[in-house]
Amino acid sequence: MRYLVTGGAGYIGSHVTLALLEDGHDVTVLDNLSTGHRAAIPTGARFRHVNLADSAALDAILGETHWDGVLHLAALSVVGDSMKSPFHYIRQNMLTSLNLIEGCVRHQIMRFLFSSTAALFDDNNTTLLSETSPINPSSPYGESKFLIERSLKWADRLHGLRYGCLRYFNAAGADEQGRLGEDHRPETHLIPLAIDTALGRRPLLRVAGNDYDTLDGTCIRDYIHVSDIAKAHLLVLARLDEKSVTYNLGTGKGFSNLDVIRTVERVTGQSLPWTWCPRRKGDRAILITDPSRIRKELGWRPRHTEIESIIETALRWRLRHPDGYGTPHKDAYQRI
Ligand SMILES: NC(=O)c1ccc[n+]([C@@H]2O[C@H](COP(=O)([O-])OP(=O)(O)OC[C@H]3O[C@@H](n4cnc5c(N)ncnc54)[C@H](O)[C@@H]3O)[C@@H](O)[C@H]2O)c1
Ligand SMILES: O=c1ccn([C@@H]2O[C@H](COP(=O)(O)OP(=O)(O)O[C@H]3O[C@H](CO)[C@H](O)[C@H](O)[C@H]3O)[C@@H](O)[C@H]2O)c(=O)[nH]1
Repeated sequence: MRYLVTGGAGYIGSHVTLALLEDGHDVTVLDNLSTGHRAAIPTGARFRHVNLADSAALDAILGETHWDGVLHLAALSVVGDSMKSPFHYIRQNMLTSLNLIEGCVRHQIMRFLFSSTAALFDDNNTTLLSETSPINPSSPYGESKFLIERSLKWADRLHGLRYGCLRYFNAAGADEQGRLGEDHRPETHLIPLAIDTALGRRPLLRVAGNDYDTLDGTCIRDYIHVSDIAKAHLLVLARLDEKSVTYNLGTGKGFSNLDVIRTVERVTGQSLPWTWCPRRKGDRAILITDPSRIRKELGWRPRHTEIESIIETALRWRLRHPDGYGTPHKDAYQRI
């Protein structure tokens, strides 16, 4: 099959691109390299440097040949940033996604896989989150993803576009063979920051909030290995001919921020200097999925079910690529 992957130069998109190539597909990456890296695009994929906000340029690509489907990962995706620039986030994520959805309908590209998020669920949930749990985003980022999910529903109902919404929980880890990894600049995610701190590349990790209603007072997240996320894309693509689907993607296990710190210390064999800082706006206290729908319907099972093995893959990549995909970036410091 011939697929377009938006955001294929990014962290998750590059792993998805690799999984598609390994499954024998023809892949073209669309990316503006705003947060992604040219070097992250796996060998064998084609690359088009394009901003999805440029509807004319995007339309020309969508119309230039037959595409079997689109996997849409490009987005602004930092929860905390979206609390600072809410309208920019909503506008940008909606505009780019609507350009793409409309273009797909216009050019009859009827398979559409969308990277959604756990960040759209309601905060008052005490149970594991299922696909039918109440939605009430706590950040403009989560809101933008929910609005895109709704737009896809209309594209299906009115135009027959088949979509898959994959609500990733917290993506983590790196390709097991060390070909790809996580390199956000600046990095905002807990696991890579904790690893770099343990390796002595950062002076201190700041843990945001100690007064959440959790056992140790810190936020709890469900970390899912990035290659397990990528594999799920292949299964969902095969399902889209039957109907549109929405799945949560996580392991079903939650780890607090302090659990993550302790695990990074164990895996690296180094103690990790850390301190408290205030809560980060827009953070949910607990995000853990009930992964049973995708298990039952598609037989998807994560290979990495333990946080140790997820962190080990991230550490291996970091040790092999201390500067990620290039030279150190001047803004490569902790932001919160
Ligand atoms: N990382 C996570 O834990 C997580 C969790 C849930 C959902 N998601 C979603 O998964 C997707 C990928 O996340 P990621 O962590 O790999 O982010 P990332 O920043 O590493 O990748 C995003 C990619 O999209 C590209 N991009 C951004 N805006 C673009 C535009 N206007 N035109 C063309 N390309 C553009 C960037 O250059 C980058 O390569 C996002 O949609 C994000 O919301 C991520
Ligand atoms: O230096 C840091 C960085 C993070 N954290 C904390 O670590 C937890 C996880 O934060 P991340 O930034 O690693 O991940 P998020 O849960 O904020 O967000 C990620 O997962 C979400 C889904 O759960 C979204 O989709 C989003 O795009 C993706 O970045 C949060 O409590 C955060 O406050 C710290 O304490 N200190």
